[in-house]
Amino acid sequence: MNSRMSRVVGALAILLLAAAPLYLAPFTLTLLNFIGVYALVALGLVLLTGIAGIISFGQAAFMGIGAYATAWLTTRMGLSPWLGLPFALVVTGLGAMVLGAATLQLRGHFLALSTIAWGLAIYFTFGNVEGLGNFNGIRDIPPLSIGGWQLLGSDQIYYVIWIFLLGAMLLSRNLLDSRTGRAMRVLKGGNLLTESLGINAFAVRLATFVIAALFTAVAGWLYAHMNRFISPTPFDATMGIEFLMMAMVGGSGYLLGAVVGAAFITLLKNSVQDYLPLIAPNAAGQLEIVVFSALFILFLQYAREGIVPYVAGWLPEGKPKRPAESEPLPPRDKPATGEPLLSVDKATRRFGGLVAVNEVSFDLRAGEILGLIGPNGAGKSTMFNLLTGAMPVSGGRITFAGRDVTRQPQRAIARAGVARTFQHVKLRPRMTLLDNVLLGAYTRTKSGFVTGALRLDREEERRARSEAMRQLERVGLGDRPYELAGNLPLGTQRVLEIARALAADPVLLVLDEPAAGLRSREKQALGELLHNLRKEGLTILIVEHDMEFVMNLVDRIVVMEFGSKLCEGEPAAIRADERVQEAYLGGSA
Ligand SMILES: Nc1ncnc2c1ncn2[C@@H]1O[C@H](COP(=O)(O)OP(=O)(O)OP(=O)(O)O)[C@@H](O)[C@H]1O
Repeated sequence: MNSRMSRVVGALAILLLAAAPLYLAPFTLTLLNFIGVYALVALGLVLLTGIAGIISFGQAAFMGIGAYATAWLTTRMGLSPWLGLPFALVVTGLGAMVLGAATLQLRGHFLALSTIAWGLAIYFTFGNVEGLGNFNGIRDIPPLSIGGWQLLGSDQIYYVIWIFLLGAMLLSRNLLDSRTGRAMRVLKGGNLLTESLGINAFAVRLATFVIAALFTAVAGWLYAHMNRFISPTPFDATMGIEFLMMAMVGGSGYLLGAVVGAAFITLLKNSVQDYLPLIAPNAAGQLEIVVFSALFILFLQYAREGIVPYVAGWLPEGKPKRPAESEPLPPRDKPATGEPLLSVDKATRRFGGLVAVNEVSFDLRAGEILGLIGPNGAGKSTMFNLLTGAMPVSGGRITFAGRDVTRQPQRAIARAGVARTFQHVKLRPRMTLLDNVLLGAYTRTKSGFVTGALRLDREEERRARSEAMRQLERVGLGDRPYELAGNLPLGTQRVLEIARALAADPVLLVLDEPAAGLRSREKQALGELLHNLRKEGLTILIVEHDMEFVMNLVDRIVVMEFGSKLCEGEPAAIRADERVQEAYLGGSA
């Protein structure tokens, strides 16, 4: 859909929603209220699971914290439900920070398991605290009221629920289209990629976790004042699983998926509860879970991405406008040509008994192109990891631009101006070429979560986009900024990685085996690109297995063998060196 058409459809949907109390029965409105509340939780999960790749079964527990916080404040302390909202947000936000700090270092299924553990722990805590009414819960929660007018009917709180939901969707949409949103989206590509872009992966994971919990807290607050009675049951593990199902069924990578998923599951649950007794009159309660599970398995088999992308696939695609030309981002300070830039002094790396890099030393000056070559297993990649901070040295010292960076984390080295590419290309395949390149400009821009969500970042964003466009053009990909990176052939993906690195305006560009796996024509195109960059005076360190590929490109070559430096010199001298011929050319090359 083009943006005009989607605006018309959006406006129509909002109009239909706004008029819903006029044409829907109270029961249907109550269902819509539940859908709205659940969609808020699912929206948090879209950000957390669909975007950032963190699976959580524990969102129901966060919803419970929000609900209990406001219920306690309004019934025990007698304060206004409107004060219950900030209170619910603070309590849930703090809870999420503590839990996130304790668990987000875990990976994959360990992290998912931990969410089940704390979800259960919170549920049982609700049931065992006397001040929270134990398993009987808290009743007589006051309704929301506006200037003495109590929002008692389902048609009144309806507006509050849907305004909060639409507001949360708008903030999320803005956020995803911002610098921090891109940082959230890159998390799925793994820590190595994320940190190489100068992004603090843990901080972004934690922030996403807290944002998801805050949306959930709002849902809990709405739920408490809508239902006016809460007990631990609606916040148990089953509900945690249902929320995850909502996000996945709707389409966990899409904001609209939260609403569609919440609607689908709520309506389905409702009709299953209505019709199941007719089919199985003697069945004990909760048989709908069995139906649900069966449907979920079918869904996982046939429409894993969810309903929204499935439907969107049938609609015509829109053509976004090319980013407008804008003032460039401020350039980095770079040392003058010929000044010492990188100094590796007796760098060593051991893996148990194996010395992968053994006291290797070399220097690199600004404006120079250095090739680091050697046969398989010589230690090139390990050396590369040491100087980009992807791996700590076991000994020795690395200095970059006059700073000792020996034990600095990868993101600090990236922020200092070292941009890298990967031997096994690391792009975000479902992001556009433009967004992938924008990731490279992360260290040159500043806007954070709040400025992004409130759209206060537009000026910086315009400049960053224009910069990313320039880099795409520089590498010859300027004609298709909105294509998905995953659609490109390997050779072009490598070129795109280089564009991403260039968007960082690097002081040093480090290329890890850029020619690996390329066909000869792709290799030729890459060679031309690198020659052009060389002419522009870029400082490049290139780690490469293919000796012929680097020979015409570099000023100097360092040859490694068995983890040690074998020799160093200009390409012609290296080519003539007998030791190199023996170790490399005559060997495995
Ligand atoms: N994480 C690791 N754990 C244990 N050993 C490792 C690790 N990484 C590398 N090694 C070992 O260190 C040695 C050097 O490997 P490295 O990958 O740095 O060589 P390379 O020159 O890049 O080789 P290639 O051209 O095949 O990529 C090899 O013997 C390798 O098996």
